[in-house]
Amino acid sequence: MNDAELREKALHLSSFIVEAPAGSGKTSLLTDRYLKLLTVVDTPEEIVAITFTKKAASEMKAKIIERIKESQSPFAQTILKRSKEKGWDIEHNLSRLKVMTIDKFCLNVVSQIPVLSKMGQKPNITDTPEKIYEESVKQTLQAKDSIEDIKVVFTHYDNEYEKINRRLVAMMSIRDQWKYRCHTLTQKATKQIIDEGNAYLEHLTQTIYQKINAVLNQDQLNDLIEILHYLESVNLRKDIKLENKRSFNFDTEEISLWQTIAKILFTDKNTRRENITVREGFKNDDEGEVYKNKCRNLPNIDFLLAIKTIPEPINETYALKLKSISNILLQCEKKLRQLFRQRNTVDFIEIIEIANEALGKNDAASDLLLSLDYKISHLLIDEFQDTSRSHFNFLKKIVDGWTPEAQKTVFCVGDPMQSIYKFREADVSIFIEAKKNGFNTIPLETIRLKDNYRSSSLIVNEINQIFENILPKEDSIQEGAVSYKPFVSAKKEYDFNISEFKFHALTFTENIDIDTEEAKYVCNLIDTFPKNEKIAILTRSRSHLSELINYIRKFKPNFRFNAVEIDALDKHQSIQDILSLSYAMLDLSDRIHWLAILRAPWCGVMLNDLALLFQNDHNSTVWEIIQDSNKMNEISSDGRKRIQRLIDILKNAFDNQSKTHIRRLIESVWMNLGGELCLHNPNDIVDINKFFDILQTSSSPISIDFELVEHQITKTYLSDIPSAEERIQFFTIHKAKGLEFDVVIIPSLNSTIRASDKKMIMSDTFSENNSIYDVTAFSEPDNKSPHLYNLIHGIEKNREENELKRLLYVAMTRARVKLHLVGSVTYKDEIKPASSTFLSLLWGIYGNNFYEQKLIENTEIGTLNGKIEEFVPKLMRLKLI
Ligand SMILES: Nc1ncnc2c1ncn2[C@@H]1O[C@H](COP(=O)(O)OP(=O)(O)OP(=O)(O)O)[C@@H](O)[C@H]1O
Repeated sequence: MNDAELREKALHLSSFIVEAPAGSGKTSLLTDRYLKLLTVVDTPEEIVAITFTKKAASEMKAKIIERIKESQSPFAQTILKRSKEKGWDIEHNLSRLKVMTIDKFCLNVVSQIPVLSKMGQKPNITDTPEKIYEESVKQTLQAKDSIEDIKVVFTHYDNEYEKINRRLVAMMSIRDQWKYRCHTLTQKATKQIIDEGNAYLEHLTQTIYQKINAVLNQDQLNDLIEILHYLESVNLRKDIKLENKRSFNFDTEEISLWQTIAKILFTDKNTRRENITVREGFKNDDEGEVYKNKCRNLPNIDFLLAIKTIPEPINETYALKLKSISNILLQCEKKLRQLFRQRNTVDFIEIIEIANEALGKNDAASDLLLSLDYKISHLLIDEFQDTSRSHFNFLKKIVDGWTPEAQKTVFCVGDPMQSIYKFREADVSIFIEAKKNGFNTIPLETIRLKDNYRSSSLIVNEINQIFENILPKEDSIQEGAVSYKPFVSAKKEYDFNISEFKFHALTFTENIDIDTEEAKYVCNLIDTFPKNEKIAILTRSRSHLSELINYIRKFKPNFRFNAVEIDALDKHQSIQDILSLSYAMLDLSDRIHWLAILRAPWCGVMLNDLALLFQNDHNSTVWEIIQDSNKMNEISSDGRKRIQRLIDILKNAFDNQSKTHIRRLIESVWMNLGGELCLHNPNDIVDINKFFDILQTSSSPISIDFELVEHQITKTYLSDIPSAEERIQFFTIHKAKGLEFDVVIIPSLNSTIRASDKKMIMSDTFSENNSIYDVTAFSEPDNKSPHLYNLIHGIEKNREENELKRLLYVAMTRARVKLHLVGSVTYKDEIKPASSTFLSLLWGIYGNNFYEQKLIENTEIGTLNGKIEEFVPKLMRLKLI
């Protein structure tokens, strides 16, 4: 079947999983399916569509309504007729369209089953729960309940309180990863932990041994044995004890011998050793040369490096420590739940947790679901590749008891090649698993699409060529690897003259500010595109974009741009001003913040007046001074009017202080002062409201926890709603998911991201004899010998590397007509990319380009008139009426 026929088939009333590449119209397919279902259900609420973001949900709802109102659209007439017959009034009742994020859906379920969920009323969801995490850890460490386990943890981590505290707090944000594992661990017999841990090591070792046997023939194995006998005989290294060994046994006892072989053949940097010397145990004579040559002649056996990471077998001490650490983590988690309940606030992990528990309590979860306000018959899930295990479990419970015969359907849509949310627990193997095993009791028929309607054929071809090289050849659940499936351009209208694909290789001499130079280069590149083309600049992290944005702000003031969720709220001057207002209203003696509010645009007192009022009086409060008529007579009449207006508004607020919640009080003062009129951009009100919400959740009716507010505003990002008018848009790749642009530029290819802090524990799963085992390891204070933790960490890093490839795929597939990649390196003895960067992935294809280019020494800084330090922002103040 071709794609058009498959899309038609996907509208049939049965369950499907659609696997389709970027730009293949998954969103429109989902909308079509939703519309089709509306023609058969009794109530619109029977259909629940899960989207990945709130934005996607609102766009899909708008699309559905638009399509219903289009009289020509295929299902419109039937739906409108049905809506009339059944009294849905669908056109005016958007809330009946159950299109929402998974978090919202969980919250809906939880709030409808309050008794089971133990949450009395609809809880507040917080995006910034860090302070509550900190509190839970602090209370756990101060409590006496688990003193013995606390001692074990402190002894293990050399009593470094700060470090332990920080790691425990960090673990709270990923507790869905470990909670059940830790619970099981504390219940398990010590012997079982030891046995499973060692079975895991055995399993990994055997995998390496199998590879050795597949690559080395008997002669080469014999050569290795001979080399070892030679090294034992000359006795320059002490770690070889062969005892007449004539062949390899490939067992656990042999691990240390293979580790020695790896040390001989590879350097500490894990490259194959070219210069074999006495240090490796070889004499500098003819005989030694023979054995050195035998080493050099061995084929590529890089996989042997993995043996270096196999640690000593797990013992009882290890297992007991693991239990203690698990117990402390569970205690923190328990405390956290108590705090959430006390504050009627939850984070997103808690919501799904409560929902899963509530549904799990009832053997027949479907009975419970029947008691919900609405009965669900059709579940549609977008971006299914980024579903987490806990979300999947929850959704499986929702469809519990469904049978295909009951005309209830599940429809999953996604692209495993775009799975990029591992850090939020997305697990791409769920997609692979669902294709094979279905969705709980519902079998899913796979539909695979391949047409791309977004990008020009030039771009599609380039992407195919690159990713066939970069992405793995085979899927591997264990390695978090997704193989590449090429797509086909269905877009014919862009010919090769309009469309562009270019890799820009920039090689700089040393001592050049490479970030500034690259920013300059990108600005010049932007200037080459026609003014009607919309440009998106995409990078891995916010910090990579900030460099470029700062450069544009300083040197290219004529560029109009949007930067989506790049800066935090604390960077917004209007928010800083409201913060000052809040401090000032709660503390009349807080001189700094009082002066700040007098200078804020909604008050706007000039510096001369401030100097006259305050420079000679350091004892009275600002509030006292501005009410002193003698002092006030000294300043300009403009200043007097402005301050009098402020006094009137504040006095009125202070009179009402006891009757109004503090958030409302400050908000109304800000509004009365004309705060909204002073915003540069009317869209800023969205962020101002975010700030007031933070103020509300961080305050009691009469006081504010300013430490919490200041923390939250550094963690909450400015929305900077993408405005269609701005030609240039900046996004992190994660935020650009699902979007498309005429021109895409991906700069900073060689920029690294900050390595995340070590997790306190990490786990891996492995299967043997049809059983699945979990193995958990705790981080070690030292990094010397091979540890189980390092081993799991290495496997995890490999999965992250696979995800990095997919992230690049997401970025490149956003382009419609033009795609430009920009990478910069410094020439220092040699040219090479930083590890774990986009450039390192592309090096095999484009590495040579960096040598072919002329070295860039320095370029003139463009359009700046004067130095950055001399830049003074314009004073903005409300006009007095
Ligand atoms: N059946 C179709 N025929 C022609 N164009 C289509 C069709 N479906 C979608 N499109 C267009 O193709 C482009 C990509 O569609 P859409 O964003 O839905 O793809 P997607 O599969 O969700 O992509 P991604 O996974 O990359 O976000 C859009 O411009 C859309 O208007």
